Amino acid sequence: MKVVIGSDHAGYKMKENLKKHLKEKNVEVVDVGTNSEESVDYPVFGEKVGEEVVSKNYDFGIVVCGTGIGISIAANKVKGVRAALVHDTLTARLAKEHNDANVLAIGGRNTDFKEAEKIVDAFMDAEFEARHQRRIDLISDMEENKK
Ligand SMILES: O=C(CO)[C@H](O)[C@H](O)[C@H](O)COP(=O)(O)O
Repeated sequence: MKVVIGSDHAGYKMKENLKKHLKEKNVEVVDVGTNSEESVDYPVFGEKVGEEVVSKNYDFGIVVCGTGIGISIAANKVKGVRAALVHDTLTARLAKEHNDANVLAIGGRNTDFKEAEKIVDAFMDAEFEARHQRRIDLISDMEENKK
């Protein structure tokens, strides 16, 4: 499995912890930054992760900012991205099973490291349920029909 991960300064520590967790599980991780807690702008990293995910070179992406809100909004502006902001393992599992989310968004300031690890594990262990494909297609149609 291959994952691309990015964060702003508020998500930096969480990103570093999740990288460690994923590597321990033998998941290949590519980090698009940021590389410190120096203040940066989350849209830059949400877009980077989104672009990498739609390039199809990754199984999914992870984005982290303070709350996960801003960076998930930014990632969702990239055509083909379905970013899900997740605070618990149930939602993580359903984000894959029902929404076929391809980017997982986590809040670095409101989620503890252990819970975030469980969230990522639940997402990776889940599988998309084909009965939801019609709804995913409707979302894709919205993107295609944008003026
Ligand atoms: O944009 C956000 C909220 O969705 C992120 O949490 C940012 O990380 C946050 O706004 C950064 O805040 P800071 O006060 O500039 O560190």
